[in-house]
Amino acid sequence: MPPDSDDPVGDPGSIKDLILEQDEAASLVRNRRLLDPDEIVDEDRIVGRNDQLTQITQYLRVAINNECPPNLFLYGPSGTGKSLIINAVCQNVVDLCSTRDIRFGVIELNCQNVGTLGTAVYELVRTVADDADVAIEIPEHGIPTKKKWRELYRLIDEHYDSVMFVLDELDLLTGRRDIDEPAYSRLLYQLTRTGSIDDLQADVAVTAISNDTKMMEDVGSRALSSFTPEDVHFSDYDANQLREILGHREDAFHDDALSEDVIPLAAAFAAQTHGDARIAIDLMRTAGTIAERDGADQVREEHVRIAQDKVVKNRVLEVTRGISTQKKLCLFATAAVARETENTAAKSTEAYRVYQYITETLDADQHYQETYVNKMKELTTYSLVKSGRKSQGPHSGSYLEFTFEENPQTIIETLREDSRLDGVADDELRTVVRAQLTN
Ligand SMILES: Nc1ncnc2c1ncn2[C@@H]1O[C@H](COP(=O)(O)OP(=O)(O)OP(=O)(O)O)[C@@H](O)[C@H]1O
Repeated sequence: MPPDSDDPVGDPGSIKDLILEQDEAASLVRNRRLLDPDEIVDEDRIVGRNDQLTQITQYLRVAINNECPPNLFLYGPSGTGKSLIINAVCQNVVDLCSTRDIRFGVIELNCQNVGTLGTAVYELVRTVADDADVAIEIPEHGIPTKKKWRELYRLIDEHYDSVMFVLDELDLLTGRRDIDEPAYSRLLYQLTRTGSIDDLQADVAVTAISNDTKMMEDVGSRALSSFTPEDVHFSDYDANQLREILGHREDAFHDDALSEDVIPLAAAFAAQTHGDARIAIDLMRTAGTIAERDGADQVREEHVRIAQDKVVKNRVLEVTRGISTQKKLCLFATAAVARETENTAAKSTEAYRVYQYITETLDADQHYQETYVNKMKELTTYSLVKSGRKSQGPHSGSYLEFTFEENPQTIIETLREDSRLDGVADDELRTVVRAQLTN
């Protein structure tokens, strides 16, 4: 931009110059797609999951000899490579099968926002029809689910010898509340009993994927007897594995654009909290954006630290935006106690007393301790805080404790963006908490 121009818009070249100048300055990142945590990367960038890769290829390999693979249950926390690994293996099996004239299909469904069983079956119909590039012969709405199943079987039989259904986030397909058995259990039952259905000739296998290790406990006995999967466990990544994953995306940046401490630090931050590859990649991406915005010639440790703070704040904001005021107050009180302890843990009795102080100060509704505990337990689903019972010693029973997985100070700062909490002064809050802890 011309430095002496008062009105950049008045000069036709100036905004273009500004854009080009900024583009030149922002030249640390070479391939932004590699820093998108949802990008499906090539298999030479998949590292640190050899055991799971070997196990899954062993199970699926039989498909290339036109045999039906077993059902699988892939479970473990978010961002540990479940979807990535199964997709990579399935893609290779499909490719090998097609060179042998075996019609092996992989039908994927993410169950997150699907809702009911009827919708899930229709989505499967839609995916099969897309994959086979044919038209669907039934309407989406206004017909019984039975007819959707029939259409699914028709399409499968016409286009495949065998099919693997990959049902991601399956535990989220809970279905209608008035039906006791969850929709995912009914879906599993129906898909895995297809071997005994007369009007379906193709072989069918199912891979269920879930973050919830207890999901199988809620699968009904009918589905359990027909599903019986091979389990594959995905644990959190440690810092070394995350370092390896990030190292295989280093070329997202130009040569020499990353200082050498960036990857180890981003890996260490992500390993400390969740062991989630998505978080580690996002951290590296955000650090790059911050460095570019600062006009730095390299991404450095300080950019990762700022990024870490920002990533955590965004996550907390995302969670806290959608929760009720009462839940915010419970979380605020508990975080205020945890920030004064060495292990970022708060005893529920102490945190409840601080909750009482906060609600009194703000003249807000005050619930009983049991309700406070229930609200905190509900909040444990967001991976900000965990609950657990601790023993007081051999003769003193146990107590409930909430441990924070993110820095409690960051949670407090983020919650304070809600102006309703302005009435609680921070120094007074700290004094009240310390008095509780001394008691
Ligand atoms: N072993 C790995 N090597 C390279 N990248 C990985 C690896 N594991 C995960 N990632 C990256 O992290 C992203 C998230 O992984 P993925 O979707 O497989 O996690 P997930 O376990 O299925 O999590 P969720 O339960 O949240 O769906 C992937 O898109 C990929 O970019």
